[in-house]
Parts: sequence; structure tokens; C-alpha cells
Amino acid sequence: MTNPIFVAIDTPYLEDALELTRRIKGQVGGVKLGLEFFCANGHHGVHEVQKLGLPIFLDLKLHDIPNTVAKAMQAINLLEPAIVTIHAAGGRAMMEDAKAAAGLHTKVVAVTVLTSLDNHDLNRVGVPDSPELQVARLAALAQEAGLDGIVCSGHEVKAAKTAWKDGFFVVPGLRPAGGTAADQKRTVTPRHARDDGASILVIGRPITKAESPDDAARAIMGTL
Ligand SMILES: O=c1ccn([C@@H]2O[C@H](COP(=O)(O)O)[C@@H](O)[C@H]2O)c(=O)[nH]1
Repeated sequence: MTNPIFVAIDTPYLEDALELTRRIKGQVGGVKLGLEFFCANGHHGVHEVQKLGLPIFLDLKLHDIPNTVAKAMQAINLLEPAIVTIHAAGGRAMMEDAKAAAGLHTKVVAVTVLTSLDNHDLNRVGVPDSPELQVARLAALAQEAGLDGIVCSGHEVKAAKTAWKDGFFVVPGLRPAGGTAADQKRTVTPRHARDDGASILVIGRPITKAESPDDAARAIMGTL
């Protein structure tokens, strides 16, 4: 089995990111760099991590008017990321323009409902539906816009895959059995997400905050 684990390296410190990536390199399939890292280290930082040889997932969650998102996408094309995120809530035109501006080998995936939100949180931002319904709605819009796939929690991935057979499904909010959820509200185990159709598993703190990140990644891989 290809290793589906992308480890979320959530740090503003380049040296820490490099050390962690070197340490877990043999145990994961790729590295996810987010806003925290990109704002602190920019293109240079991404290049440095890239030199270690793992596929790079740039989790920038772009969300703006179509022209601005398309220009941002063009500006990161040089980095040739394997995966980039945008927000589905930006609408169909924004997603279409983002995909058109992306490099040929970059998967553009849309964040549907953040895994840190539950039903109540969603209602508070004006969405009267459940996360399941909202994910299905935004996944259909992302598919119409020609994107490669979506980001959703492990609770919705099975239904999303049924509706979008060749979609690419990124699932964060993963916790090994008994793990601390922290700010995540819609969590499942990595095995559950994999069995339900996740294409890649995004795992941060259960690996990066473990006493031995490489052992933690190996142990999670052993459960899949
Ligand atoms: O809905 C989403 C979208 C992105 N994320 C990102 O995934 C990791 C999860 O980190 P953990 O430490 O495993 O909780 C993090 O980088 C988020 O920005 C998400 O959690 N949920």
C-alpha cells in the first residue's frame, strides 16, 4: 500500500520543520505545510523542505475573489506543489479560476466544512444544515467547478466518495483511538477514514507532538 499519511508540519520555524521532516521521512507519504509555515518562511522555506524529497501539500486554504485567488495560485506554481487547498465557500467561479491557474501536476482540492466545526458552529455562521449536508452541497459544487477533490472529515468521506467516484479525498481531524481531540470536533481514527475512502490522511499533532514522531507515524501506518 502506498503510504497515505501526509504529516501536518504546523510550525513557523524552518529548522524545526526540516528536523521533523528528516526524522519521519521514511514513515510518511508526504508533508503538509500550512499558512503558519508559509507566512513565516515563504517560497524559500517550501523549497528547503522540498529538497528532502517528499511530495508537498500546500494547505493555504485560499478564499477571495476569483481574480485574487487565481493570481495567488499562479504565484505558487513555481513551487510545483502536489496538492493545494482553496475554500469551496469562495464559490464556483473562484474554484474554476483557481483550477485554471494551477499547474498541470497540482491537485486543487476544496475545503468544505472545517473539521473544527460541529453542527452548532455551522449554525452560528448562518448555515442551518448539518455538516453532512453542507459537505455534500459543497462537494457537488467543487466537482462542477472541475476541481480534483475536497477536504472533509472522516464522518462525511464515505458519502462524498459514493457521489464522486473518482474524486480525491483529503481527510484531516484524525485521532488514533483514545487520542486527544483538542480543537478538532469531527474526528475519526485514521483506519476509519481509510476504510471509508480517504485518498490521503492528514495527521498533525498525534505525530508531531509524540515523544518519538517516527515511531508514532509507524504505529499509525500499522493500523491501516
Ligand atoms: O478541515 C480541516 C482542514 C485542514 N486541517 C488541517 O489539518 C491539520 C490537522 O492537524 P492535527 O494536529 O492533526 O489536528 C492542521 O494543519 C489543520 O490546519 C484541519 O484540521 N481541518
